Amino acid sequence: MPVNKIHAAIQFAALAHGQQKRKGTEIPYLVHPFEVAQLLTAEGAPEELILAGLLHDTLEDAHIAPEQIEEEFGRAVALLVLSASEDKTKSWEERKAHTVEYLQRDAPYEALLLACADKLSNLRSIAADHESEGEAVWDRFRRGRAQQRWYYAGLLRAFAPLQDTGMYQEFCVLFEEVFGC
Ligand SMILES: Nc1nc2c(ncn2[C@@H]2O[C@H](COP(=O)(O)OP(=O)(O)O)[C@@H](OP(=O)(O)OP(=O)(O)O)[C@H]2O)c(=O)[nH]1
Repeated sequence: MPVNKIHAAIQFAALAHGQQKRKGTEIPYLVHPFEVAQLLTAEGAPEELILAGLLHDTLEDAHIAPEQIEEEFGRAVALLVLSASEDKTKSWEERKAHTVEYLQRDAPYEALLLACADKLSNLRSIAADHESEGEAVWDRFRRGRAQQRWYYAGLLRAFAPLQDTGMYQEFCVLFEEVFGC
């Protein structure tokens, strides 16, 4: 795998996310796409998927145009990043329902792997913050525990084709830890 492409994607994501922080924390945003790329690397993912992992939030959260990604990293990477991007003009319920439906019905296997790495990274931080802060963890999000449980349960169902992966197994454990009754 050519290291220079990975370096280019790291640089692109670092510039795009700039000074952004993870919700309600002082953690640099870049930590999240790095973790997603690391999870995908551990699953033996191909280069285009690792590049997409590094770049996956640059359209949605950093106002980069898909054409820019296509020009620098190719069409396959741009399509994967688009698959991981929500339409922020829609309501939270519409966006999350659309994401779950897309993953359940239409997502190609690579897009499913990318989404699983992305949501697992988010669920890891929720689990860690839930452990230290308890129910106050939900205050940083647009919706509380009940709606987040509905969303993550939908994701869990959609990720069923990945049941042999380490990512899916960790997702199940953390779902139970955070949302189990
Ligand atoms: N768990 C967690 N999430 C954070 C953190 N910082 C930013 N996020 C983002 O917050 C989103 C969940 O927050 P909400 O308030 O429920 O929803 P919204 O930002 O999409 O409107 C996640 O989106 P998502 O749709 O679930 O995934 P994504 O594809 O946008 O990454 C994730 O991108 C953090 O420290 N922990």
